[in-house]
Amino acid sequence: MELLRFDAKMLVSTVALIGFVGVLVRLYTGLVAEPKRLRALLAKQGISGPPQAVLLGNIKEIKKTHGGSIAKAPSSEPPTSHNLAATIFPFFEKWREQFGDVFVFGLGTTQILYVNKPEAVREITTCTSLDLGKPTYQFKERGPLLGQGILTSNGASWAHQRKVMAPELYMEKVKGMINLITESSNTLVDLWNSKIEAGKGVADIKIDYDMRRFSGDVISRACFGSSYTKGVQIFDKIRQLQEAMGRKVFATGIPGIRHLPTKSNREAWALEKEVASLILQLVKERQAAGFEKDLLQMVLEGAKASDLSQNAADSFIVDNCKNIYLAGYETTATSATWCLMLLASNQEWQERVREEVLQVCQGRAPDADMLRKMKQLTMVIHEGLRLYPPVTIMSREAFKDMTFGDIHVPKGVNVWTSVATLHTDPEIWGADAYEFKPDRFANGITGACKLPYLYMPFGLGPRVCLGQNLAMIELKVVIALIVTNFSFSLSPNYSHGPTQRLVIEPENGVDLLVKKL
Ligand code: HEM
Repeated sequence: MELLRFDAKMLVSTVALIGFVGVLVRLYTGLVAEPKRLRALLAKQGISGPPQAVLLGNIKEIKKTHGGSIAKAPSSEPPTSHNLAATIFPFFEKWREQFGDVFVFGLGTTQILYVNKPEAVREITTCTSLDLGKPTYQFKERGPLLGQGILTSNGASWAHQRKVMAPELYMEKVKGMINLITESSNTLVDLWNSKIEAGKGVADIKIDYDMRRFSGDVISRACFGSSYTKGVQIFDKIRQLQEAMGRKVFATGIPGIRHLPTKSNREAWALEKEVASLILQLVKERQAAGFEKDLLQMVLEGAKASDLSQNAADSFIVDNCKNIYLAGYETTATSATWCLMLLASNQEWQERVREEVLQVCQGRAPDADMLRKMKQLTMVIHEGLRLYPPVTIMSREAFKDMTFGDIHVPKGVNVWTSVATLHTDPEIWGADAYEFKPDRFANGITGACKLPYLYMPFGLGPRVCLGQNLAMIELKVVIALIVTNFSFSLSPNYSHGPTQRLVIEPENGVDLLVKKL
């Protein structure tokens, strides 16, 4: 008993000491080390004077002091102006006005160089050097969720993973997935039909959850083939892990806190273990059953082909399953949700898309050729991804000193580009940049704006989205089936409030009034 009391006391004092040291480290970092490093970074750009923005902590703290992600009061009025950057990153917009297209700021102990200068953005995003890669600081904190899969890894390890997975997501492969995507879309149509029946002809539906279920369903089928039901179960757990990570103590900035056995940390670690064991169990069953041709199989072959220990091979498989899910699930679900919100607020475009789909499909299930002919629908999706790109910041870290035009990026510095800003810059898109006008894409992306390479909902260069073919087909099929089965408008319950979570989501969801056609 004595011993126990002693241990408890020790524990409390150790935690207090760690906290105290953490606060000292933060003060030192904020007041001395960080401003010094930022000044040096500024000097590298040929700019003198004090750092333009010295900020402590993380993006959440910046938002607290500089504003951001403010959901407007509930309104059934369709939003007519879509200035996403000003809504989610007002501080960037403010600094841009103050300092121009290149400025620096500190995020905890990481220096960020914000670059929205078109030529430099092109050079950075298309840079093929392995010395420029995904930022490492983000992944340390999100380790249990992301691991070292394709999204987070760099160098030779990333190149190997990309080579393994890319062929499974080529257009030819994706065309073979249209039937399964149609089946998942039909499940959603059936669900909405039953809601409309229950609502005596009209249903007020918050569509976000249904879109997620659709997207999760497709990605499970595409990745896990016949093991699809197990895939759904695994993805459910990853979602729980993602939510637990949201509750985890990231924001303290106190070194080492993420390793302490706090309640939320323990919850995340337990889920991480559970996800890994579910995936590895599925792999064992798969190996016993024999060869299949799906993304999971490619990952397994990739793990076998590389010179990895058993533990490293297991992590390769587990991390990539998690990465595929994270890359393909919410991105596609929120894109579909935003496109439907835009069509609900623009009845004329809803009608145009409906007419086109009816004319192209003539009552048949869509195939690759029909989807290719749906020009109006493609324009709406491009415009939806322009106004609400799920990934709003493109970020890279320099692993050695690098130069892009007149921009110097010292080793260890991160470069951020605001996609949301580039997608709605009136100088690039014209005075109507904030308006929903799919017609601007009538002649494709090259005809839509002055600098087409700045349209990058799927990224650009060597790390461009591997799943963009799959995502476009998914969006086309699900929207085509929805517009030809239902008419819909924004519900009075809808309140417009884009917010930055893992991707750009509607803060309060999207509520539609849906009727059967
Ligand atoms: C509308 C839906 C989607 C959007 C907007 C989107 C967007 C993006 C973006 C912007 C990147 C690049 C990030 C960067 O350069 O830092 C990316 C990477 C990636 N995406 Fe997607 N994505 C979508 C759907 C999917 C789907 C369905 C999959 C499929 C499984 C997928 C798999 C990947 C993978 C594996 C990468 C990492 C590529 C690499 O680092 O080499 N994505 N995505």
